[in-house]
Amino acid sequence: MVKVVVVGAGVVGLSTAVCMAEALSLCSVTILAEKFSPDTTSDGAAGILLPKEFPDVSLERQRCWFKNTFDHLLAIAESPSAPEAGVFLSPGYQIFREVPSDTKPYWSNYVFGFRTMTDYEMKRFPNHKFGQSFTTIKCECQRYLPWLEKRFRDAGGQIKQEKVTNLKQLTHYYDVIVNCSGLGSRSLAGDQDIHPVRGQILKVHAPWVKNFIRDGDGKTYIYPGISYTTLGGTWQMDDWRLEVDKGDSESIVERCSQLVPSLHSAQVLEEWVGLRPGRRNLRVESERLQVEGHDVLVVHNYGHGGCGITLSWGTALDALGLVRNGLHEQLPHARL
Ligand SMILES: Cc1cc2nc3c(=O)[nH]c(=O)nc-3n(C[C@H](O)[C@H](O)[C@H](O)COP(=O)(O)OP(=O)(O)OC[C@H]3O[C@@H](n4cnc5c(N)ncnc54)[C@H](O)[C@@H]3O)c2cc1C
Ligand SMILES: O=C([O-])CC(=O)C(=O)O
Repeated sequence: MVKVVVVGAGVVGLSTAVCMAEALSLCSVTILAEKFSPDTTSDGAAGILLPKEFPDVSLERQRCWFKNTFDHLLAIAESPSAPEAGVFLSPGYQIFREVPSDTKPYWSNYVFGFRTMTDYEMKRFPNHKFGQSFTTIKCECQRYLPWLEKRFRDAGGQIKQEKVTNLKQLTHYYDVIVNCSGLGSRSLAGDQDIHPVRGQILKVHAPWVKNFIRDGDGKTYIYPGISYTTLGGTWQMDDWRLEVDKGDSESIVERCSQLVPSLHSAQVLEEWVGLRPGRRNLRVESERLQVEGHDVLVVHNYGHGGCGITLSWGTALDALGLVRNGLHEQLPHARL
């Protein structure tokens, strides 16, 4: 048995661990993480599937990450597991104050019914000049992560709660290390390119809101969900504060109520802050770690910024491919 360890139990770590436990019959897979659901960054994310672009990653690769994630989650949304997994289709609008340079982004072919909004529809948003209407997927991680965890255990996976201080330590117990530690990669992988992007949201009771509305500036959004509506948000680079900022909450209510005035009277259920694992380019890459005269395969999968749910399954499949390739080099005759 080849022993694989996945560090991290956010949406990226759990997706990656499930892919590996289900696909690699010759391997035993263990998840090691300091925090699990409901205490990860992934748990509080709005969970909408809507890509932001990474400037130096080929569009082809990003397209593949998104399409694989969309297809995977669509199959769940259309299955009897949908309510338990918290995955469903979500129709709505993305609106812009100025016409964006790219009016037909690469992902527009994969979401459903993508079209430019009509002048009549835009009358609802007098401060905005341009809009896109489409149906995407919303994946609520407080339901989805426990569901993935169960799927992982059903595939024979092991789970351990532990803070890892050094990836090299793990080579005493495991043959392959998969690093999905998000912002934790700053110290675990010594990667100074990864930095926090603080995000604050409110969860409110507003069951009358049926469509999502997102301002293309990326800072204001309204996402209806199963038991609450998420109002956002903030995008604060290099801000490590995990406390709720009352000024941010007021600004969020104000901005969202400008788009949907009835939100002024919505009851606030929770205020939440998370730190996105920001990186100029998401990293899905393998390397060999030199330890006491031999080298150990390490596959990194982190730096998803504001797209951790959006690209979770696609990047997990990529990481699986890297583990497979690395193991083939080590064990050319094994059927993995
Ligand atoms: C307000 C807000 C709204 C968002 N909305 C969306 C959205 O609508 N759509 C979307 O796609 N994305 C959204 N995101 C982004 C999304 O939350 C992240 O991209 C995603 O959560 C990253 O997942 P992750 O698994 O890499 O990290 P995390 O969820 O942070 O998980 C990291 C894991 O690594 C573990 N770990 C770290 N260091 C160590 C260590 N040393 N030892 C052991 N374990 C360690 C942690 O304990 C944890 O289990 C949002 C984020 C915020 C803040
Ligand atoms: O931008 C959005 O619509 C939601 C999101 O991903 C985030 O806040 O990171």
